[in-house]
Amino acid sequence: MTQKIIEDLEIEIAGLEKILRSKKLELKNLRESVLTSPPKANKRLTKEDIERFSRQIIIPAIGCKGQMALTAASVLIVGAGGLGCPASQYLTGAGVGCIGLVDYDDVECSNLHRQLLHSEESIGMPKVSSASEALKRLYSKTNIVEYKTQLRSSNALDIVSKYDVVVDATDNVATRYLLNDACVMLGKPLVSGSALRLEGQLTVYNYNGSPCYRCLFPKPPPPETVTNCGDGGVLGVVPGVIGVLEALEAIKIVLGWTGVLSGQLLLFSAESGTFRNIRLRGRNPGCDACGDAPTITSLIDYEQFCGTKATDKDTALKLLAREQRISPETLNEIFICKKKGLLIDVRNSEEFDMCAIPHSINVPLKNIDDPSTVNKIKGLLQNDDSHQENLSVYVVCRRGNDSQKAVLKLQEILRDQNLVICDLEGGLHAWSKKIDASFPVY
Ligand SMILES: Nc1ncnc2c1ncn2[C@@H]1O[C@H](COP(=O)(O)OP(=O)(O)OP(=O)(O)O)[C@@H](O)[C@H]1O
Ligand SMILES: [Zn+2]
Repeated sequence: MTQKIIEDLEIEIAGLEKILRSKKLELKNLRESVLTSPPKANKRLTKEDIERFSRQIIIPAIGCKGQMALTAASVLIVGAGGLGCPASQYLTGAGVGCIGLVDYDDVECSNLHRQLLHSEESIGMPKVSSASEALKRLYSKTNIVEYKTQLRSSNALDIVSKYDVVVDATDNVATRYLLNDACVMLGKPLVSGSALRLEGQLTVYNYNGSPCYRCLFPKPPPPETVTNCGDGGVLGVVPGVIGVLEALEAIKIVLGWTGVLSGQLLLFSAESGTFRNIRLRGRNPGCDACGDAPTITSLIDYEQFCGTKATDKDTALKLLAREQRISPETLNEIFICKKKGLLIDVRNSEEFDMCAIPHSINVPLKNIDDPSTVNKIKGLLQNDDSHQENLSVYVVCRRGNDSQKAVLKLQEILRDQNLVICDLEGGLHAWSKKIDASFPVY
């Protein structure tokens, strides 16, 4: 009898647990759909809204109608870095109802000079979480949707389709084409900015009949001609300026203002403190994406199309054979301990001035085949007695990619010299990891 009651109870509990699981799933799905759906437009501004946004509501071009449009608007920001931080900060400040943030990356120390939503405490955190926390501190009612993912062909249409305006705050060409094509297919305006060193650019694609990115650049640039902030550097203020202006263009689109920067390119020079506006070519009727007979009707493989990755994560080149590469340990033993060989650092001079292996010499990759450089290397090899027995040239760079390119060039230039020319595998990053922990990794 008791056994029967136990069995019945077990069956009943199993049934209840099943219901509980399905209710939990239902709740989770509902929560996610609330999170990823932009809020419905408010019919009226609340007392709190009026007090908070009064300084912009009283501008005739905005008014209550404009503020309600901002509250009802949703803007997707792809990239929570140098451009995405200021853009999202000002859009949140302006009261944009829903902001989607897409970024696959975590906060690094070298981001902090320009990505000011992140702070020392957020190092190692996903950028989207760190940015979202900062934005919610600014405006707790704001709806921030975090996508800790890489925007790629498989998810772009789904994510982009949920938003009214898209802001490109990324740093690579493959994502630019991806965003362009997704926005063209979905009829979304694309605010696009870029910043490098002391210069920035800004325009709006695919808005009211204006050209799209492909109309202007049907073919991607050769990968070797593209420089990112990690390699070329950037003054923090420059993406700050451009990111804020991206927010401005998104706001103007939401408010339906004329004067949106479409069909024009804004060029900002931090050095001369100037802004220039140049008119762009009109929409190209033959454009593969937005033309009269588009050939791109679904998203393609953009990394393949551009010949580059859609992330700036290190890709390790393999240009040299195993025996043409040495480890940090071997370099340390031969060059530092035995003081043999010549160590050439092929980074640019600013990087070399920041940090370098003692007694290495600096020959930037771009100058490696200058006649003066060749003579300098030959001179050093001849003058230094310690090199006579063991004529070895070691090449180092930041991550071990440029050093391989340099070895190939040096082998060609110095082929009459009977030298062994190798590079340090993994570059100065590996040196810091294996030999000298005090060596800065940047
Ligand atoms: N396809 C993509 N999907 C999601 N996020 C992307 C994509 N492409 C680029 N990003 C993000 O865009 C941001 C661009 O920021 P930024 O140009 O300031 O460079 P960074 O990668 O943060 O820094 P650095 O180049 O100095 O290492 C980065 O956070 C990067 O992770
Ligand atoms: Zn086009």
